[in-house]
Amino acid sequence: MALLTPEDLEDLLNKLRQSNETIKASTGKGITEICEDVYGTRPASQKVAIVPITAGNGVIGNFSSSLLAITEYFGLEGYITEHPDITGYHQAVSDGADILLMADDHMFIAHNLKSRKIAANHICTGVIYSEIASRFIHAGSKDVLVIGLGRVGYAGTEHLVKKGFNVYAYDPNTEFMEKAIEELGVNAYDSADPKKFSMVFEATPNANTISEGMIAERCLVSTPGIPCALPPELAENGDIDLVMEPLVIGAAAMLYSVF
Ligand SMILES: NC(=O)C1=CN([C@@H]2O[C@H](COP(=O)(O)OP(=O)(O)OC[C@H]3O[C@@H](n4cnc5c(N)ncnc54)[C@H](O)[C@@H]3O)[C@@H](O)[C@H]2O)C=CC1
Ligand SMILES: NCCC[C@@H](N)C(=O)NCCCC[C@H](N)C(=O)O
Repeated sequence: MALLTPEDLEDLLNKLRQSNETIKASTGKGITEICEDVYGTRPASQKVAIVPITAGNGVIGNFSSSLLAITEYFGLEGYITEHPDITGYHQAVSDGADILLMADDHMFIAHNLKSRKIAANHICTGVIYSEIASRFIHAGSKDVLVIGLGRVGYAGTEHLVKKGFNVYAYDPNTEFMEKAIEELGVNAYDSADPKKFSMVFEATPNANTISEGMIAERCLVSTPGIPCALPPELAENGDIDLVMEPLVIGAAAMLYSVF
């Protein structure tokens, strides 16, 4: 799995504010309202402890401080434990923290110690970014193009299918394609088909995975994927709304899912 870099997390809250303006213009609601709609919850001054984890590739310089900024942005009381790993976990529980945020190289979780709810970042990211794509106010149909059926993409596809959208999906991994067709009933995206999409959810670790032939003139591309799925020549096109940022929207969905 592609890991975040400190560079990915630079200027985080400005990237979020830009994305949120696009989300409001494209869907009619901001990220907090959409999280409330999806999870039926609201913040209630929960105390959030962020526990740095040294396993694997170790601590990412500004990952914990980014999570602290996110918790505070959404009106919560957050802090980073003095020590990482088990010592930090022990401190957080002893301090009476309501929610723990911690990540190793494979899983990033939010765990509400009071309600016992737990959330995984890849699931919540898939759900919230596909939800955003599906709310495009200028969409002319319920057709959604999904690019990438990995951990994030499959979770988002499952969410879209449950909500009754017509999903057309593409992933070069034939096993993932067969699984999505058999288990979720998605349509295989056919590049030879002239159909163009006004709602696109992309979740791949590759750049420029979206080509002009896939998208309608006026469309919303909602992608947590790093790097950017849109080629620069398309991204400059004023009629394409792009929602893309490296951490905040997915982390917000995790918090709302465990309130
Ligand atoms: N912004 C955020 O908050 C988050 C971002 N991410 C990012 O989302 C991306 C996806 O993450 P995961 O689902 O965990 O990765 P993954 O490795 O589980 O899945 C990626 C999928 O994309 C497919 N793929 C690669 N190139 C493709 C192409 N050209 N067209 C269609 N499919 C293609 C692969 O076959 C694979 O199935 C990564 O870049 C990851 O860093 C992940 C979690 C949160
Ligand atoms: N965008 C959210 C998905 C993040 C994920 N792709 C990742 O980089 N995970 C590694 C996080 C490692 C954190 C580190 N253990 C720390 O605690 O600083």
